[in-house]
Formats: sequence, C-alpha cells, structure tokens
Amino acid sequence: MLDEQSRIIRELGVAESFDAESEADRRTAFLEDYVRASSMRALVLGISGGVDSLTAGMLAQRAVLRLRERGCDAEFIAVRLPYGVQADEADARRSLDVIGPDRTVTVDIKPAADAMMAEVRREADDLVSGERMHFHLGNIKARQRMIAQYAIAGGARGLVIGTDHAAEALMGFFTKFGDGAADVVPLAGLNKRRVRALARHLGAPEDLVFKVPTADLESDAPLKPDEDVYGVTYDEIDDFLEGRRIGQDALQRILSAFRTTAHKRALPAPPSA
Ligand SMILES: Nc1ncnc2c1ncn2[C@@H]1O[C@H](COP(=O)(O)OP(=O)(O)OC[C@H]2O[C@@H]([n+]3cccc(C(=O)O)c3)[C@H](O)[C@@H]2O)[C@@H](O)[C@H]1O
Ligand SMILES: Nc1ncnc2c1ncn2[C@@H]1O[C@H](COP(=O)(O)OP(=O)(O)OP(=O)(O)O)[C@@H](O)[C@H]1O
Ligand SMILES: [Mg+2]
Repeated sequence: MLDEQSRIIRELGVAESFDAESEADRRTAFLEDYVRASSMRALVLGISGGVDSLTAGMLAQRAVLRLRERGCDAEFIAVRLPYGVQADEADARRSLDVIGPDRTVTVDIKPAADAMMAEVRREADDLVSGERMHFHLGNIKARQRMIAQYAIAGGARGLVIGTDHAAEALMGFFTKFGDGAADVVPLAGLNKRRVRALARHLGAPEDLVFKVPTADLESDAPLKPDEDVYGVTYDEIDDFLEGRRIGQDALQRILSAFRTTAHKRALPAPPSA
C-alpha cells in the first residue's frame, strides 16, 4: 500500500476489519453515552431518502429507545427537509417508516433558500449566476438544512447528527458548514459499503440499502449520482479505504480530491503563532 494511502486511512479512522453487528452496537452505545454525558434530551437528523441518513436514523432511534429503557428522557426527531417537492420523496417516506422516529418535523427549505439566493443576486448577480448558479444554490440548500436542524435542536435540547463517513470525507464531498456541520457523527470511519452493511444488519430494505447515492442539490439535475461528479466509483473509493490497489486514474482523482479539500476537514485557519 502507498504511504499516503495508509496515512489517509489512519486519518479518516477506517478500521482494518468490520463486523456489522458489533459496529451497530458500538455506534448505538456511542450515541447513548454521548446524550447522557451531555445532559441533552434529543437527537435530531435530516432524513433524505438516502442510505446514510437511513442508517444514522436507525442507530439514533435505537439509542433513544435504550436510553428510555434506562429511565432517561430522550427522543429522536427526524426532519424532512425537501426543497419544494423532492423527486425521491417516496424513499424518504419509506425511510421514516423503517426508522419509526418518535417525532417527524417537515420544513420546506425552498422559500428560505430561494429568498437567500434572490438577495445575494440583487447585489452580486455577477458572482453567483451563470452556469454555476444551480451549484451555488445547492450549497445554500445544504446550509438551510443545517439552520433548520439547529433551530429544532436548540428548542428540543437536542444534538444534531451528521452523516459524514470516510468515503465522503475522503472526497470532501459535503458542504462546509452545511451538511458538514453537526454535533455527533455516528458513521465516522465507515466507507460506503460498510454503511450499507450496517443498514442491512439493522434491517433496512435492500432497495434502500443499495440505492444510488445522490447529493440531489442541483435543481437542473435531480438525483444526479455522486459517482458522476467524482469521476470514480464508490467501489474504487471503498477499495482505496480498505487499503487495496486501485487503477491509476481513480487513484489520482481520489488523492487530488483529498488534498484540495483538506480545509473542509479542519478547523478554520488561524494565523501562525
Ligand atoms: N484552501 C482553503 N482554505 C480554507 N477555506 C477554503 C479553501 N478553499 C476553499 N475554501 C472555502 O470553502 C468553500 C468551498 O466549500 P463548500 O462551500 O463546501 O463548496 P464546494 O466544496 O465547492 O461544494 C460542495 C460540494 O459538496 C457536494 N455536496 C454538498 C452537500 C451534500 C453532499 C452530499 O453528498 O449529500 C454533497 C456538492 O455537490 C459539491 O460538489 C469556498 O467557498 C471557501 O469559502
Ligand atoms: N431532502 C433532504 N431532507 C432531509 N435531509 C436531507 C435532505 N438532503 C440531505 N439531507 C441531509 O444531508 C445529509 C447528507 O446527504 P447525503 O446525500 O450525503 O446522504 P444520504 O442522502 O443520507 O445518503 P446518500 O449519500 O446515499 O444519498 C443526509 O444524510 C441528510 O441528513
Ligand atoms: Mg443523498
């Protein structure tokens, strides 16, 4: 294995081996312990219809059930955050059925996201319009979702769950301070196939487990697969994270994505001392 590959694997906390049952238990216990230790009373998570939020939601609901069995006051609040009408709304609803959250809150982020974009365009249209307009609006959507989840967490004495995992962290494929903002990240250190294995172990239906991953942020390209953006497959990313050898082209794309997104995995940069 390349030195850089093994350094990245260590930095992202990817374990050499993986057992779905023990990982499900360990990650549920992490959420339970964290809620108790922080004296908070809720877990809050956006449910999109994708496998990451389905898996994290199942862990969260499991954690609060166990907390209540132990006499603690805790609930899981699932948050639907569509931008208007979402193309895969049916998958989001099925995810909610599978998770069985204590409470579901739906917030349409379209009015706020559109209003923000309109205000920015009023003074700085040259900066955010043109062919990248939908890309910029996509990042505004991700940040509106963060705002809604923190508003709910603030009111519920809750913690916001993030679904970041090693495959997305490797590629820097998240919006800084958007979906990248969270209090706890129970899927940290997992590559995508391990997230799927966890979901399957927890009893998620196969079609949701193996659904094509999508950020679904660009209004002009609904449900665009993440892999089309990366130019590499999740299998290649997952193999890389498991220390396997992958093709030169994929390797170079992955290393380049990792290097240019270092700032997204770090705290804001201060002046040197
Ligand atoms: N070297 C540096 N040091 C410190 N900060 C630096 C920097 N370079 C850029 N920046 C800052 O970072 C900003 C760019 O980062 P950011 O705003 O995140 O934007 P960016 O990385 O350009 O876009 C986010 C990407 O993540 C994808 N995404 C987003 C949300 C969810 C998902 C998903 O999978 O569900 C995927 C989205 O499709 C898009 O490809 C710059 O505008 C600048 O403010
Ligand atoms: N429409 C949405 N409604 C609610 N939450 C959302 C929505 N879109 C994104 N999110 C939140 O942002 C997170 C990041 O999105 P991301 O696409 O990486 O994960 P996912 O949709 O759960 O799984 P996948 O990556 O397989 O599509 C989601 O896990 C979810 O918490
Ligand atoms: Mg998604």
